[in-house]
Amino acid sequence: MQDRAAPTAAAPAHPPVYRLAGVTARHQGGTRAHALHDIALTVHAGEQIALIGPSGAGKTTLLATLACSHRPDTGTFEVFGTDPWTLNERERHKLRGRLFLAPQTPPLPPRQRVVTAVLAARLPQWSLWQALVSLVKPADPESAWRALSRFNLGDKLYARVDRLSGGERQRCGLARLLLSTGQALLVDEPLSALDPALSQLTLTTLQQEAAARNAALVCSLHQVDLALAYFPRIVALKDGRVAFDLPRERVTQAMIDELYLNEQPPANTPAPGDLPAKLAVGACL
Ligand SMILES: Nc1ncnc2c1ncn2[C@@H]1O[C@H](COP(=O)(O)OP(=O)(O)OP(=O)(O)O)[C@@H](O)[C@H]1O
Repeated sequence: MQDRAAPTAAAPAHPPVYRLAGVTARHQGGTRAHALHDIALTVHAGEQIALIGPSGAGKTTLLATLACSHRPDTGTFEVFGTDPWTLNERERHKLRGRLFLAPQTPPLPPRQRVVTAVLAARLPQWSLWQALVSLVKPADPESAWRALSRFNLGDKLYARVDRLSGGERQRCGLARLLLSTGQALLVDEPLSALDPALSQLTLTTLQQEAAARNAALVCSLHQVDLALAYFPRIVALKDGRVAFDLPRERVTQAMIDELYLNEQPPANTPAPGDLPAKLAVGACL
């Protein structure tokens, strides 16, 4: 049975940023029937939520669903009080302008300068002409520099994206978030390529930005200790279901142990030389 966060005392005047009830979702060609099962989740403006759970639990699928880039199969799904999948493409595009998804590996064009890649976050606000001109002469390099500096990356403003390290590229993707107008900030494993000091800087910057614009922040993390240290609300997924949704004070070590149970490598992990015969070259032809 799912354990839910206690409802807040006063009913909010505005519709929640997200309201999900009984949401299921699957991937075409996926090995599981559903990547998400019976998800119930309500997220209000200004809430900051860490999404935790073992690999394959459904965190990325849930974030893609919240970003309206993955369509649920069934259930109730509302963003700012509207079901995005009842809107036409143009209206849905407009709604997506109020959301920002920072994927784990940001899709940055490798030959582009960092300044151009970061300013691309402004594309939804620009005319086609402004966008084309900015490709040649960046429209607002100061804003890009300020955003990069908040992730300790100001000196890379004119570097080429393909000359960045993995962690620098990841922070470059997050700098885009600062230039977006998102009211829901969806961030997928932002720390996977960062050292401990940069991890803390990154979480602090994301949280300050979300608080400054009273945006909802939903951030998936594999670092459970940081999730508990930084986020007031913890949503745990396992096998595509909400295992618990609680204020961090109510999350116990036993719950965390249960969440990650069976995630140890199996005792009979094959040795590197023990390839089964059917893996021999040519077996798939
Ligand atoms: N594009 C895809 N096609 C088919 N199946 C997919 C696809 N993406 C994810 N899945 C499956 O959906 C399930 C949930 O995957 P998802 O990436 O959402 O998990 P996750 O919790 O983000 O994992 P991780 O922590 O490893 O990033 C998994 O069983 C995965 O194999």
